[in-house]
Amino acid sequence: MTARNLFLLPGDGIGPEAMDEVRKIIAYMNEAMNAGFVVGEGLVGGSAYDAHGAAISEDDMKKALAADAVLFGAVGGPKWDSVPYEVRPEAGLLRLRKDLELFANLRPAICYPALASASSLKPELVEGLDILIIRELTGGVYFGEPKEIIDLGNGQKRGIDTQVYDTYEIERIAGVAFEMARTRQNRVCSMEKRNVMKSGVLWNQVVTETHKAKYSDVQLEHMLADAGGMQLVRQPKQFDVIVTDNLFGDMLSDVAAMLTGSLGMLPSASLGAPDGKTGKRKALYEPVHGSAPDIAGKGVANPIAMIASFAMCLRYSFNLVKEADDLEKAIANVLDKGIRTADIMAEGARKVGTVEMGQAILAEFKTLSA
Ligand SMILES: NC(=O)C1=CN([C@@H]2O[C@H](COP(=O)(O)OP(=O)(O)OC[C@H]3O[C@@H](n4cnc5c(N)ncnc54)[C@H](O)[C@@H]3O)[C@@H](O)[C@H]2O)C=CC1
Ligand SMILES: CC(C)CC(=O)C(=O)O
Ligand SMILES: [Mg+2]
Repeated sequence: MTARNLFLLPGDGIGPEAMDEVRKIIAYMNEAMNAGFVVGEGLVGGSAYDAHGAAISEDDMKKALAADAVLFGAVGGPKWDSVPYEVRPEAGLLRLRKDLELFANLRPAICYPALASASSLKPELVEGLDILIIRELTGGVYFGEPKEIIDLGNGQKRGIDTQVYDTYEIERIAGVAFEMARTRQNRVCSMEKRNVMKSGVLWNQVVTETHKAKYSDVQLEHMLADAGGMQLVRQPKQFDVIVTDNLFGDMLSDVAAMLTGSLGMLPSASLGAPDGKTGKRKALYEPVHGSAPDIAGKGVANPIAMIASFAMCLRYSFNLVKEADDLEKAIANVLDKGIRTADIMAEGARKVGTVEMGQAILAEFKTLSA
């Protein structure tokens, strides 16, 4: 069997704690299922800055580019608040996304039945929630130039970020959204702010044209992104697939995370375009949450977003669909049994730490896959 090359970048804060629980699942799959994962590991974020003075080394970038899939924990934290902007921890993640051309970020927000009461919304609003946010990841204001602070010479400074989108960037992310919708409820809601942004006008036009040209079987709706945020907390189940830009997608997916009970629940997959010859796509899998400095090192972080990101990796990078389904089912079963980390704790449930939650999911996964 050909090797499956995984490159692990645990990062900072709770990243390494959550990644340790995935490592155990990988080890089990290699031993018991002969999965053939070959695991490399590198540094990213603040830990890479401390070691090399850069948010990711050239050597680790090469390894990430060569891997079948990258598993990423989280980066950042107050320790690195005053490092130069170019080498801040988050720059490592942005470089990975850009250099691997991971333009499509899939952020599913699923409310597990057992967690309906852990959401900040009423249980009936989130029970059965299953939405997929598709965030454009390599364009927009996170990457547009100019991006600088200039001195105006009169005691004032000007901070500039530039929102830029070209037709091809909108076309390809819209294509991903329509394709994904066809495997679900066949509905896409595109969000932008065409009422105030030129890039929003173009986004709206290109999504509409792409729909007309190739995907007219899919139901398409347009919504202004601010109203979209409001609708996400008013009536989240109205959505199936949401497609939006880099900044709005970042914000709306954090909002969607809370519908599911906690930011510690939301996984994501960042995918590139399929290679013309092999059909393989570059991919990075990471939780939606950050390094959570407030709880790092305490052993209380919820590892589910990281483990569910690995489930997405099994599905999208290795086509191990049964294994991905089993791992997701294992998470659901553990939650059904009332096992909870602090962020999703409920009355009558059993409170556990990161390691126990990881162990419980692995035990369930072993039973399901036996
Ligand atoms: N992909 C990444 O690596 C990201 C990194 N960041 C960085 O992380 C650092 C902290 O940012 P914050 O705004 O505090 O966002 P955060 O996502 O790290 O934390 C927000 C809140 O959610 C909680 N939380 C997050 N993940 C959790 C988990 N798995 N289990 C239990 N609770 C969890 C935290 O304890 C905190 O109260 C910053 O340096 C930021 O730039 C932020 C978002 C994404
Ligand atoms: C570069 C990241 C820290 C931005 C972010 O919050 C995210 O991608 O979710
Ligand atoms: Mg974010």
